[in-house]
Amino acid sequence: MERNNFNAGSLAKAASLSSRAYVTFLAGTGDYVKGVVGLAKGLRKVNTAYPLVVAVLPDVPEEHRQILVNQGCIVREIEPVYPPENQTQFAMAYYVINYSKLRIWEFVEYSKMIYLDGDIQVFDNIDHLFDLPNGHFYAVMDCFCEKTWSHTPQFKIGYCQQYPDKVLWPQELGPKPPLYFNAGMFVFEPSLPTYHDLLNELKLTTPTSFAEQDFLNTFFKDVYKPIPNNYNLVLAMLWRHPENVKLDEVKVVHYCAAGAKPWRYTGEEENMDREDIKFLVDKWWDIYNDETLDYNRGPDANAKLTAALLITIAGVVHYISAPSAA
Ligand SMILES: O=c1ccn([C@@H]2O[C@H](COP(=O)(O)OP(=O)(O)O)[C@@H](O)[C@H]2O)c(=O)[nH]1
Ligand SMILES: OC[C@H]1O[C@H](O[C@@H]2[C@@H](O)[C@H](O)[C@@H](O)[C@H](O)[C@@H]2O)[C@H](O)[C@@H](O)[C@H]1O
Ligand SMILES: [Mn+2]
Repeated sequence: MERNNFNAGSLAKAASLSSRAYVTFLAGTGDYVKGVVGLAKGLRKVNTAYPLVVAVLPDVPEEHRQILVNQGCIVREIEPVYPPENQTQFAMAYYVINYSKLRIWEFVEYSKMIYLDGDIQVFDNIDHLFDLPNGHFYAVMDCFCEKTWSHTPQFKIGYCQQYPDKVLWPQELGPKPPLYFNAGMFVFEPSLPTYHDLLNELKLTTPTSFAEQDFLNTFFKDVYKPIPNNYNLVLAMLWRHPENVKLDEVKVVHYCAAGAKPWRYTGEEENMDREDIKFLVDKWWDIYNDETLDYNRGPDANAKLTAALLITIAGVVHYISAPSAA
């Protein structure tokens, strides 16, 4: 008799599979929900083994939450997180809501998660990142060359970690800044102690231009490990450091440059008329508009639906044609 091969090992494997998930963040009543739908469909297209959790602020309307549930997402409401009162001018005024991302450290039913901004698309399977060794914070290094960085010493002297030999960090400015990551994508382990440390530390931290991204860089600076740019292509890299980009090897695209959000794209902003930008925006729309990628509409779902219908019809035919009991 064939041995039942459902043993402890496969149970552990199933458990470990189930305790991993992608997670994104949605706030407001606006059009970022389109970004999250695109992300859900993109992850499905690359056949990820893991679900997408969407941490939603209370202001996300029920209709948007339903759209996400219908796309197979796990919708989790979170409370906002606000930084200490301050006069900081954030690079973008709305960045103040991005501190609410910190709530995802509370999702401890998952042992490992990959956070992805709603303006990100995944074009190749990146499930293998879940197997990176625990105890570190993995993310892609950001670029300091956009004018959003014009307030910083790096920008003023033309220093960028993406090309550190171009302009060397001058001694008189003190130690070179530690490696700095873009917080649109990262691999992390939810943990209640870390979650409480984050919130307590935030209360003592003066907010700065890149809001929670700056805060996370400071908090995780001792455990941060850079991963290749292919896992989070910050679009500005295309014109700031083209030597560091091989478009056909890029797995994850982050539509974070001004005017690059595909669902709002007009092509009018600076750099938005580039052929590579148009190509990447079109690739995003191809996935967003692909109905075979809808959660209930995939080919196997259609087959299941047809099979169920045929069985029902057969059952009814059998019932009405069977001789009635005397
Ligand atoms: O009105 C908003 C603004 C931001 N976000 C979320 O916060 C993330 C970070 O904001 P954004 O990507 O616009 O920042 P950027 O990467 O462009 O600096 C977004 O991707 C969304 O997931 C949102 O849901 N609604
Ligand atoms: O709230 C701060 C945000 O800061 C980051 O975006 C910035 C940053 O990458 C700059 O380096 C770029 O110049 C800029 O275009 C881009 O928008 C994250 O992508 C986002 O998730 C979020 O953390
Ligand atoms: Mn983003």
